[in-house]
Amino acid sequence: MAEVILQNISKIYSDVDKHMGRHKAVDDISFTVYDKEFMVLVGPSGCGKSTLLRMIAGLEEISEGNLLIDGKRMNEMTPRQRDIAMVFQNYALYPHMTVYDNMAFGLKLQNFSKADIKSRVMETAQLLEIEDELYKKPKTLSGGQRQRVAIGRAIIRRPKVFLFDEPLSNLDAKLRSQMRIELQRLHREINATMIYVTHDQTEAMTLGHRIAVLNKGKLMQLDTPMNLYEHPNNKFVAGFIGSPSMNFLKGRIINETGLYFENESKQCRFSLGKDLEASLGSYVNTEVILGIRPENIFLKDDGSLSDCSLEVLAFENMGNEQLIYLSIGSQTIIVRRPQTHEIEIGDKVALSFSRKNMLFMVDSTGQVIDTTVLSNAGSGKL
Ligand SMILES: Nc1ncnc2c1ncn2[C@@H]1O[C@H](COP(=O)(O)OP(=O)(O)OP(=O)(O)O)[C@@H](O)[C@H]1O
Repeated sequence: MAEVILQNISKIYSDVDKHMGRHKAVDDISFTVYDKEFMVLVGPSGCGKSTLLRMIAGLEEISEGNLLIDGKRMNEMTPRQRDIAMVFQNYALYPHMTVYDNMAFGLKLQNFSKADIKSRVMETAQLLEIEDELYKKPKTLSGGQRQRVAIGRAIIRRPKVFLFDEPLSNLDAKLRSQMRIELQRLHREINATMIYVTHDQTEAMTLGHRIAVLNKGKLMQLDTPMNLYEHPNNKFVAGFIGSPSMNFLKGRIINETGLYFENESKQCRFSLGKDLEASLGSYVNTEVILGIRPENIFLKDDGSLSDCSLEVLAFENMGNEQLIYLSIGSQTIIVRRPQTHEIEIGDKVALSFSRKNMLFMVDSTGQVIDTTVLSNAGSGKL
């Protein structure tokens, strides 16, 4: 059992900049990491994710709030008393020791017998597929192998909780995706509670059972990867999760024998249909932002009347799919669709939008307007 509970945790740096005064690097964050869960903390540089992880580890003092592990308050406990292991971005291996000794080091300090140490090192090396590297020094290993040793050194102690601080960011793209798969396997095999920090949303989406999205020290949303993608609560999460990012079109809801969305430059105007009318009715003439994912915009090839006609600025052919960049007012929107060869820069293309996956946000706050009530009622689920 290892459940980690954060209750109103804050970190206040008071002496950073005399002009700024007190600076809240982590601001009133509460959530529970369940036993055996893989929780990812994600957010842009400076959002406070490493500070939060270091407070859980006991490497940074908690300014406000409580940290509980298995129901016990940990705020004043040392890292060792917390029974936590942490894996860092820069591996933090001892350069003068072999891989074997790096992994054995913590166990020696805990007075494990030689035989026990050997069997644990062998078992861990096998799990991480580094049996052939045991008698080498870290500097002769590749980045991926070094990170495996660092992970090995953490898991060999069999702690209650594992913390990872951007462990893959020094690796090249191919190795990173390979290590992601291995971390998933490792988690299944050792079945421990893991908390993993990254700024990379793809890494977050592929690894996390649940993901906590942070921005400017605050928790923006905590949810499963698919819920974050399909039902973001606010503009920050909508824009942060997904690659390429969600398109945002500024505009207004207008009422002319039914509700329409019209973008700022009046190049796109389309009916919102019955499903969206009830929930958006009270936002007529309010500035809103339409959020729509690149895969939910379609090029109309059948010559039928279009919601919107725009000029192609650029395109990228990826082999299996194509990203098309279109200019709308001073903005660019991206369409993602299966690869074709018919597009030219400067072409005018007619678009249609899938109403089902649209998000509407209040421009002034970035809050997503709940449009699910009516569509649920419509499909008889309510
Ligand atoms: N020791 C410190 N003293 C003062 N301010 C700090 C200290 N450590 C971090 N900060 C500030 O706290 C904020 C959060 O930093 P933190 O390192 O947790 O962000 P992060 O999300 O992990 O960023 P990155 O991905 O760049 O590592 C930043 O504004 C940073 O400048």
